Amino acid sequence: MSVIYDRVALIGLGLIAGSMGLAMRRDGLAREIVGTARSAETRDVAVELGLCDRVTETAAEAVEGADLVVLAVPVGAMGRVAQEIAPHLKRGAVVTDVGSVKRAVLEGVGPHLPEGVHFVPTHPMAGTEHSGPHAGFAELFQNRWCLIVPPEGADETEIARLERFWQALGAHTERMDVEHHDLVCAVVSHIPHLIAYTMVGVADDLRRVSDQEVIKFSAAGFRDFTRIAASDPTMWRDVFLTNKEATLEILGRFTEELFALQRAIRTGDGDQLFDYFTHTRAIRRGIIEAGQDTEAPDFGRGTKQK
Ligand SMILES: NC(=O)C1=CN([C@@H]2O[C@H](COP(=O)(O)OP(=O)(O)OC[C@H]3O[C@@H](n4cnc5c(N)ncnc54)[C@H](O)[C@@H]3O)[C@@H](O)[C@H]2O)C=CC1
Ligand SMILES: O=C(O)C(=O)Cc1ccc(O)cc1
Repeated sequence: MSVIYDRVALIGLGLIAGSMGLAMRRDGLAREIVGTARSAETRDVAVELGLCDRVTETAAEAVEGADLVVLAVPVGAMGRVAQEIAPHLKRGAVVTDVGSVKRAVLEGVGPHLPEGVHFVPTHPMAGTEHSGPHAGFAELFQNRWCLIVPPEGADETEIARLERFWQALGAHTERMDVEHHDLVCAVVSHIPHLIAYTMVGVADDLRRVSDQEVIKFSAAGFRDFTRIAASDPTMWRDVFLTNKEATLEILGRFTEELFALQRAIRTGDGDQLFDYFTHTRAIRRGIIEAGQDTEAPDFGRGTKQK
């Protein structure tokens, strides 16, 4: 494949940026990849693992002369990083982010960026419960969706170039408006994470997780919950703080359905339970028949970051 951006700056060198760096290097999508992270240890590991060509101590230095700047830090930190890099951005540069929430990023980052810089937020729907520089792998985005959320009036040529870039990383792209993005992600990602966190918490309250009983006898469902509930606390705290409206809306609907099922169990309404489960099974089968079932490639990698 050929070069899409001459110089790419990766701000934050964790799972997502690390995976992007490895895939870019594998396919020659950039002439130079510059990375930065707050800790010297992360920067050293990034160079050792070949996530980027060189590292800088500050984000301001990393973006000097960059054609594409990728903000890959927790959503709550995006605004501060944007403020730091703004005076150092090259005219005509594209700034993107990979945050899990988009309204908060548009509002937190957009106002800091100078005239002549293009801002096109994106969100790869791919990840694992691991974080930090060791967690990245080049295949992460293969056959996964990447949502493109351009602000009104964004430059069409630059949106298309960024789409081509994500496609070169292996992803399918789809454009979405910001409110729709935050609502869809609340349904398919944010609330499922909250449910997993809660379920593991409940099991732990029963004092069975800690003595390994639940893990030992658990079937795949609970194991999946424990995997998801091992996700990075900083990242997920920021997701819920910044996607408050959509997550509360979906949580409200979720609890209503849950109460209906609770009532069906209490009253012994087998028909209601059977019909509900038949309906949800059809949804799953529909997803598989449409070829939209994309299992994450490998959850066994990487290390947790403090
Ligand atoms: N982990 C996942 O499954 C996915 C994460 N995302 C989004 O991608 C972004 C990055 O996530 P990951 O790569 O998973 O995280 P990570 O924890 O693996 O890496 C984050 C990086 O940001 C740095 N960082 C943390 N706080 C910072 C701050 N206040 N200022 C500057 N740097 C800071 C960390 O040191 C690290 O280098 C997040 O916004 C997240 O919502 C998007 C899709 C999937
Ligand atoms: O690990 C999982 O199951 C995920 O759901 C990964 C994920 C986490 C956060 C995102 O914003 C997108 C994808």
